[in-house]
Amino acid sequence: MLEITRLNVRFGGAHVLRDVSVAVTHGQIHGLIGPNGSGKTTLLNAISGFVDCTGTITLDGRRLNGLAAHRRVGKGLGRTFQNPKAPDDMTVADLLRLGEHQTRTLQWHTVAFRPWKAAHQRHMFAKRCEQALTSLGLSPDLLERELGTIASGDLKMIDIARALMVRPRLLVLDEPTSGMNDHEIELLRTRLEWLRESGLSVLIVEHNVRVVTDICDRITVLSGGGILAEGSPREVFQRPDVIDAYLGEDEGKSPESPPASLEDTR
Ligand SMILES: Nc1ncnc2c1ncn2[C@@H]1O[C@H](COP(=O)(O)OP(=O)(O)OP(=O)(O)O)[C@@H](O)[C@H]1O
Repeated sequence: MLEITRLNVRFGGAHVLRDVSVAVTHGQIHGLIGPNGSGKTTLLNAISGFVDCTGTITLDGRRLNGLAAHRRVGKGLGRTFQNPKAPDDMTVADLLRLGEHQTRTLQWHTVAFRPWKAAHQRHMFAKRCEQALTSLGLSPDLLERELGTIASGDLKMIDIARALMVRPRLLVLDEPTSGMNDHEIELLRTRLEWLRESGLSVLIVEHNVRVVTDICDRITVLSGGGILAEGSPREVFQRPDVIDAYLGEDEGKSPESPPASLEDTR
């Protein structure tokens, strides 16, 4: 479904991604892991259209290269951010409307001259908001709450709901579990599995190795801007060079509990 071929990204003299090729299969959860600074977020930014790159990126056979970020959303790409930021006084409904705005907009002339149609569209929007929230185990009661009053774990889930509002074919998640407690991580895990069952494909950057090994069908490991390994979680975490790449990280920035999780995969 997503095919990335020989992708390169340079920031001035820094060659941050080198000949990276990744294929995400339809209906699978594909993990993207690697030490800090290995280029994971840069790869997501290249896919989403936020940084320039060379190489090719196709989604369902359609080339994304050269398209602006919002046009890629229209092609079926939903994306969340590592640290989502929005004004504290914005409501959850406003945020979800922002997501949907990329693919559907209520036109002024509809409001002015066809108010019954505008009312129907508002009703459908409210239903889609409820669906997006409940599909992630969140209450529709959150819709009128201001973002500043919501806990960080729920905010990450609401950002995923925003991405779901465009009805993506591929959902791209950047470290969704950071800021979540164990209960929220477990909820996210089951909800992502449920979304996969319903046909959604997911590309997930994640530091929590237990989450990655539990939910991912395939994993790509980045190191120093290049691909170090690719395969099933079991295959990848049995490789000594992958274990070295993780255990060689700076203290305090290493992925959560890698040694225990690595043992689980053997
Ligand atoms: N806009 C930029 N200009 C210059 N260098 C950048 C830019 N963005 C990222 N980099 C560099 O590119 C490299 C990869 O960064 P990136 O954020 O993609 O890594 P990452 O694997 O996502 O790291 P982390 O796990 O810490 O989020 C790093 O060395 C970073 O300093």
